[in-house]
Amino acid sequence: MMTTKVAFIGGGHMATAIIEGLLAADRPASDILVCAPSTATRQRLSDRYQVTTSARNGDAVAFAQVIIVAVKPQLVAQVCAELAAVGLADHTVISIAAGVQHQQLGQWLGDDRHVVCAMPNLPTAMQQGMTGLYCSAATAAASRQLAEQLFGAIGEAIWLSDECDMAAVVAAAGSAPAYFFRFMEAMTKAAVQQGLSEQQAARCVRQSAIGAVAMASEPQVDLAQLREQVTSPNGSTAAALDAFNAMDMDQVVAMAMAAAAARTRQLGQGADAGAG
Ligand SMILES: NC(=O)C1=CN([C@@H]2O[C@H](COP(=O)(O)OP(=O)(O)OC[C@H]3O[C@@H](n4cnc5c(N)ncnc54)[C@H](OP(=O)(O)O)[C@@H]3O)[C@@H](O)[C@H]2O)C=CC1
Ligand SMILES: O=C(O)[C@@H]1CCC=N1
Repeated sequence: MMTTKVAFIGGGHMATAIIEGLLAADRPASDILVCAPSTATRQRLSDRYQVTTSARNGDAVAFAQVIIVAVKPQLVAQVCAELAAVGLADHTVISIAAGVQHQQLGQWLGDDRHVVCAMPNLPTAMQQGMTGLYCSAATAAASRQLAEQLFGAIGEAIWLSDECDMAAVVAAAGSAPAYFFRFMEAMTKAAVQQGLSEQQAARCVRQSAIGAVAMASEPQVDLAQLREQVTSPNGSTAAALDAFNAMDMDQVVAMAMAAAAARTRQLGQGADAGAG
């Protein structure tokens, strides 16, 4: 595990998840600074994790070698300008903002040689994250290595050779935990409608999800084969799957993921225009 200090610009959901993951990976809290405007956020993070906090984004430059930009996409330009004004040396700047492109970051920071785009997801909090990484041919090897080590310590990380694929990573990883949570919410609601108590329904759904994910986590897993093991011909599971298929589930999921990717591209354009 690297020993480089890390500063976060923004202390919201995703910054908090990465911080939890890093602490679980034995990174000392004294290596972490969080810059956020609201007193409440800074207080919450320093109370809960004993990290250092600041109201001034520029403090990240003196504190850390790696700066993670974790604000909403439309704020990234402004934050980069603040960092550039303080004077970056060879700091590695990693943006996790959906849709914000490497070249835009280079323009706003005045240099793209130490810039990496990352798209992590919330389970980084439990060291079970999935992160897509992208940088340009000009990016320094040390910055690539720092990004890979950082996100590799809190889950899996893959490099993309084409930045256009980042929108697909948002759809398949960044946003993905929410789809599973939404599916579990719908199942819990349906189980209650069928007569289980809230608690019984929640337990059935949660433990079934945990069990299914454990089986799906085996190497070289064949998802269709696992599904078939549950599905007796003409049985209850077949009846449920027929109901999904009648709604053209593949099409529903494809449409949802296409919407996520399209929105990601839009967010990038909004960031470019400095629009909210
Ligand atoms: N949530 C997720 O699962 C994922 C999010 N992302 C990306 O991460 C980024 C942040 O998302 P998320 O954490 O969900 O958003 P949140 O709204 O939870 O957090 C945003 C944070 O930005 C801070 N902030 C606002 N203005 C400034 C500023 N001028 N300078 C410094 N900090 C500021 C806020 O501070 P305060 O609390 O003080 O108001 C807040 O802590 C987005 O770009 C998103 O695309 C990427 C992958 C997954
Ligand atoms: O919803 C969003 O825009 C962010 C990006 C990926 C997950 N959350």
